Amino acid sequence: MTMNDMFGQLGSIIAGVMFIWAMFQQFFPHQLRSHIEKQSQRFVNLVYPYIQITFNEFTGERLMRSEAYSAIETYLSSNSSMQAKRLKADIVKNSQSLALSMDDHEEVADEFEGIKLWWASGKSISKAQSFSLYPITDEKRYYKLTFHKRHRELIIGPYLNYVLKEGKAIKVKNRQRKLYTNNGSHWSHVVFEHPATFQTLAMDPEKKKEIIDDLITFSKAENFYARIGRAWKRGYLLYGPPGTGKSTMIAAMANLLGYDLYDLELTAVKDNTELRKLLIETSSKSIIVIEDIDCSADLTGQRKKKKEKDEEEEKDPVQQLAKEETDTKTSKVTLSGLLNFIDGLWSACGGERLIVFTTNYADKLDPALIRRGRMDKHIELSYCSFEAFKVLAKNYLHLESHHLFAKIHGLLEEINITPADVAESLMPKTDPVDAETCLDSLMKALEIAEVEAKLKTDEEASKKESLGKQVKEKVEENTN
Ligand SMILES: Nc1ncnc2c1ncn2[C@@H]1O[C@H](COP(=O)(O)OP(=O)(O)OP(=O)(O)O)[C@@H](O)[C@H]1O
Ligand SMILES: [Mg+2]
Repeated sequence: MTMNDMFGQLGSIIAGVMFIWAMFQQFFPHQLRSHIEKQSQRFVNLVYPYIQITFNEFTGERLMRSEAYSAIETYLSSNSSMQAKRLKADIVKNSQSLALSMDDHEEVADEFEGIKLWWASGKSISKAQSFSLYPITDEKRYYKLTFHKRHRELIIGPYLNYVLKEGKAIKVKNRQRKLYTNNGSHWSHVVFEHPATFQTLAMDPEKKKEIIDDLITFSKAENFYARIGRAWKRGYLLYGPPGTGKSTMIAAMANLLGYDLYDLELTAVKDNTELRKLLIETSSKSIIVIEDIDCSADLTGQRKKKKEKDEEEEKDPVQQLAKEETDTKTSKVTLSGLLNFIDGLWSACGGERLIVFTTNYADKLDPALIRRGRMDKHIELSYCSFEAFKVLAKNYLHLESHHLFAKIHGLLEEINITPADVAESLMPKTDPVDAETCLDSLMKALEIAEVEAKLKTDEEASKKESLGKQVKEKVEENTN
């Protein structure tokens, strides 16, 4: 037999075996495969007592990134940066810090109530060429959680809940906060980077602490609000003269809680419908601000009109209703529209929200607007006290005490000056800072404020006098 013959025979034998194998697969593929799979699974279960759960990055539709996946990713990022050897780095949006997450095919261990479990990251590359919207990346990333089957209940319930919640909380803490403003019926946003904090806010320390405690308590009270059956929201009314720190305090609130800010310009809102639309679009963990509520809309006027209407003789109720409807359509945002939003709509949207109104004149506002339940907390920001001054002196000049403080203390008790004016005087004008010059300039400002106040009261007195004279003359004219 020659070499060629031998290869020829071998070839035909191989072809024969392959033919038989193909036939075999053709006719018994199903039974055989499932049988082998079943047996091997049984074997694996016997020697491998662990459970694995896979969390895919994209579930169902490829368009939607799984919320669970991204929460796990965030949760693991703090853990993995300590453990994993290969990490992926990404710049967090505010470009101030790097976010590290574990690279593909890495594993980190975690512990929960003394139980050890493992998270592994992986990716599978699908070979099938489908006509998806995202044909470029056909990698499917996933996280795989492995734990002992003994702990099935604890892990599937409490642990996974904890991971998802923690992940979301970290994400909120790290996110770039935004300042939204409305033009017409749309919100547009910019990055919110106001440096104000409660620490730099000049006001009475006790009052400050009370406000901080109130805010923190609110932000942690999800379960409480759910239990008492109230929407998770709180209203603040900040009132006081211009330049006393109302806007500054709102920025400090946002910084303290890490909330987004929605600065609602009521005069740009066409009507109640538009107002409703805007408010529904606000996200949770946000502060909705309406500045200068007394000037923003003719709310008091609306109320008066309504009262007058009530006094009119009683009409057919249907007609009246129709009339009211056209009234609200032609008018801008009404008081009742605003009240409805505060009371009703919020209950429908989940998540915590603060609403803050500011005004220079609290007594001008309609009592319905500022009653408790709508505006839960009324905070007065007033002229600069000595305590407030000390905060500013410390911030601006690094001064804890100075021989001029006693004199300034006395002056501040007698003269009304806003923190804004004090801050302006304390602004360093030379380099290096000369505290004495700044304090001198503050005392000058106080003197000026005193003279101005005196002029104002004199002016008012003379105005009153002349008005009295005019009335007297009129009365005399009429009696003659
Ligand atoms: N209590 C304060 N603590 C620290 N800085 C303050 C305080 N009040 C005012 N300022 C300073 O004065 C400036 C003006 O303050 P702010 O805009 O907060 O006043 P406002 O009460 O909102 O006034 P308006 O009623 O006119 O809106 C701020 O830039 C801030 O630096
Ligand atoms: Mg302001």
